[in-house]
Amino acid sequence: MQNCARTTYRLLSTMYKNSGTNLASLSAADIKEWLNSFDTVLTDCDGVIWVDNETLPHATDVINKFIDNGKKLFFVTNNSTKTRPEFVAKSVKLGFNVDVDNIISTAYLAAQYLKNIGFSKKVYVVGSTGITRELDAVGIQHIGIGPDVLNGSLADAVHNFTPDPEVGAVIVGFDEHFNFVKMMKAASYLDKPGVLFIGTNTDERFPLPDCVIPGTGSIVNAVTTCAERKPTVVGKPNKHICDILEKEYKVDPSRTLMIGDRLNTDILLGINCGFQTLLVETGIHKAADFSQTEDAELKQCVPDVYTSKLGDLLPYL
Ligand SMILES: C[C@H](OP(=O)(O)O)C(=O)O
Ligand SMILES: [Mg+2]
Repeated sequence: MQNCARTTYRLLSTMYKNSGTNLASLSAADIKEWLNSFDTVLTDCDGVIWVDNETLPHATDVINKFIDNGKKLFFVTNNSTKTRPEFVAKSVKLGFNVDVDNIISTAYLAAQYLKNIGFSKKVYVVGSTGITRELDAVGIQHIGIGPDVLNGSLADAVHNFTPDPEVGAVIVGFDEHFNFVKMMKAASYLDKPGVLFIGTNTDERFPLPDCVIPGTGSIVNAVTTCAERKPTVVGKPNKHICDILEKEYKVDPSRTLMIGDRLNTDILLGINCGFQTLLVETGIHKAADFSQTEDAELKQCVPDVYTSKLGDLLPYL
């Protein structure tokens, strides 16, 4: 029986690989069999299970059903503004039955990255308390959090800036106080070759419908330009997350589903890691963004399956 199931799985995974199949075109039996071929489900957050503080239709039912059905479930978010416990508090308040081991967030990944290499100096942080609290949790000192406004002229700011010699790394994440002074300080620290440069993620914008909220990628790329150095990006689509999942959580990539709303982070992470992928159209991208695009990058990010929202899976769980 076991061999038969594995053969079926191999057929299913071959059938759908990078096929861009519409879930609605599959039979109920095929969908159930496809979903049963996964032991682990990774889901993005913004644009898949929620937008800002509003859950998307039936997202809590689907996620809690996955958990009840015994799937290993992870929220894999590029958002660096919260610690894992803060993500748990938000998730539980919204009705998701998760705890801290279900959360993989970029502030946590950045702090773990430095902890795992035995980093013992200070970090200059362009970012929020999500990052600084995760650094506190692993005993790494930091400076730079909060507003850093230009009082007087830029020449004054340059003249008054005395770099802290203890700084051995710069982490750049989402920072609502980002400005020219912070960009100058980050680039100045990074001008020393030994100083590490870590970016949390490179999302171009947040999936909010009413206006363009620049994403962390806008900030990371601004520092990258003036620092004339490329960062180590710990978030999606970089494979760093897969290493953590395989090493710490023994996840089998061949039996893992990655669900996302953004082709060039979520779906590309799935492709980079050998996961099956499902695009939901409640955030940044839609089917037309991979099927009718001229963008060479997006053409490489074809999901195995796509559907309008995560809640479409509920009848099959
Ligand atoms: C949009 C992104 O969050 P995610 O979609 O990865 O949860 C981010 O907060 O930069
Ligand atoms: Mg998203």
